[in-house]
Amino acid sequence: MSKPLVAIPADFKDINGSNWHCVLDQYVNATLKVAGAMPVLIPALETGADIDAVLDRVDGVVISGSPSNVHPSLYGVEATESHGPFDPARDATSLPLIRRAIERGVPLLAICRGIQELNVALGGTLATEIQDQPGNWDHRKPPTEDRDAAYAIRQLVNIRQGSCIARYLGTEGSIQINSLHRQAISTIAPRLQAEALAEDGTVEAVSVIDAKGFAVGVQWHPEYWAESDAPSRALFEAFGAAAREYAASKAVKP
Ligand SMILES: N[C@@H](CCC(=O)NCCCC(=O)O)C(=O)O
Repeated sequence: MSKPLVAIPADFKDINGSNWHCVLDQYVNATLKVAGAMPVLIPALETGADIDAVLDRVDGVVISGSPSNVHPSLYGVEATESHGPFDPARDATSLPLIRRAIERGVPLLAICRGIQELNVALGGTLATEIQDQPGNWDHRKPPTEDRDAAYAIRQLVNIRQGSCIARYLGTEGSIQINSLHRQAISTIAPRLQAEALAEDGTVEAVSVIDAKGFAVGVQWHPEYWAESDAPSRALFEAFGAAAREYAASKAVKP
């Protein structure tokens, strides 16, 4: 049986004066080797994206992390220096993709920038430079050029008992995660429920209320250690199983 197809929307980046559509390899690798799905990179289009043409053909969606931030005008806030850098083409593709995937019941795993896009797509807001807020931990990417050190597992989060995330991770209570973000959920969207919190109250995981299937977001990076870290592996394996189940259900539809 062929692998399920999983859409991963790209970032739009200027690299040495040329425009690229990019996805970090760690998302491709985790999707292929742990979820057991075939990644399909989706270009970041400010206009012209045919979302249903994508969702007609894929069996899941992974919304990846990125150093760029959701433009604050998308959640009613005026942009300042602290909200950047921006990627409007990515926003214009991923937010409609998220909303439509949820409507159609296509399995959705949103990671880091992805959980922030999920929240904004469904009507929530974000806080920026959260480390500057009194009592908050510093969730930012550690200042190192070593990628393994930057993505080191170093923060405790508490998983809500009976949550979707607890089921997918195969654990309740607390787990250790990595952390590489300056923004986080401020007002949670009406259709989302918080499923994991950091010790400082930062929302670290959500699920879509009354979702037709697998529809969760995490603020940490399970993709990076998906082959070696048990909760990371479990999450990607659960997503892969959901994608295969979705693919099989499409095969039997008249
Ligand atoms: N930009 C947002 C989301 C952070 C995020 O997705 N981090 C991934 C870092 C990718 C990398 O540099 O390897 C925020 O800062 O909150």
